[in-house]
Amino acid sequence: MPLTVFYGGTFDPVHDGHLAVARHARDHLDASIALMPAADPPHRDTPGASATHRARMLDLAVAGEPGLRVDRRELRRGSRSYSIDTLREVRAELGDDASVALLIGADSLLGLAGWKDWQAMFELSHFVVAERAGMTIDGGLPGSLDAFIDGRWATSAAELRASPAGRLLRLGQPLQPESATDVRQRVRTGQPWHDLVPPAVAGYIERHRLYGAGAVAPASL
Ligand SMILES: Nc1ncnc2c1ncn2[C@@H]1O[C@H](COP(=O)(O)OP(=O)(O)OP(=O)(O)O)[C@@H](O)[C@H]1O
Ligand SMILES: O=C(O)c1ccc[n+]([C@@H]2O[C@H](COP(=O)([O-])O)[C@@H](O)[C@H]2O)c1
Repeated sequence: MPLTVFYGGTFDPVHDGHLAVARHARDHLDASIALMPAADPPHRDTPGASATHRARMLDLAVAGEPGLRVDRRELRRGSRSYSIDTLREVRAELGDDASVALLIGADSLLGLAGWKDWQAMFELSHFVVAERAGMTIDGGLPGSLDAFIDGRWATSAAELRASPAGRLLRLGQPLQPESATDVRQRVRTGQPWHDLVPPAVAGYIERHRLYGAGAVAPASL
């Protein structure tokens, strides 16, 4: 059964860590990966860059990357980007039997029990978890989540393909230290940041002066 994988995020901006995770998932799962920018994250402050800028940076990041594409469905929907709503939409398109997975980082898994209708999401999707430096999931998960996902861990992509939804798989990719918070902060404070994002994304940030790029330093008093 083919596996359809969605990698949702704020991507403010997309960075090399996102790309490395997406490439590893593509190769390891033998599936194409849809990077899906959130319109209006339900759970965090308004992004530093508009949805249009964030999506354009994603377009630049995946250009020439086989098996990676951008899915704008949450931007088109426009309302708050709850993942349960997205998964219901995807199910309506793909049918009950298709194998669907959400790719998330370990920090997202640790907070999953706070997501809207999080338990119902397991009826609609698998989860592929990318571990993240400093955010181990080995030390245990929050109680309600831990009990709920007990027995759902798969050890291969084939196990995900064997059913439409309900399992979790650790991606097991090399850890990627990048975070969008760090990129934004470095741009704002004039520290080196170009090596943390694809070159075309760095050019876009500069051209559009996102995150304070190119801001003229105030004259010293
Ligand atoms: N370096 C990374 N390694 C593994 N997963 C990551 C990494 N960066 C982001 N992710 C995951 O990608 C998804 C989208 O991330 P997001 O767009 O919020 O980037 P971020 O770097 O976490 O941003 P911010 O620092 O603004 O919170 C989330 O599930 C997140 O856990
Ligand atoms: O649906 C929810 O309640 C929900 C709560 C937190 C995060 N999400 C989704 O998880 C993905 C990663 O979120 P973030 O904040 O790490 O960019 C992104 O697609 C969000 O829309 C979804």
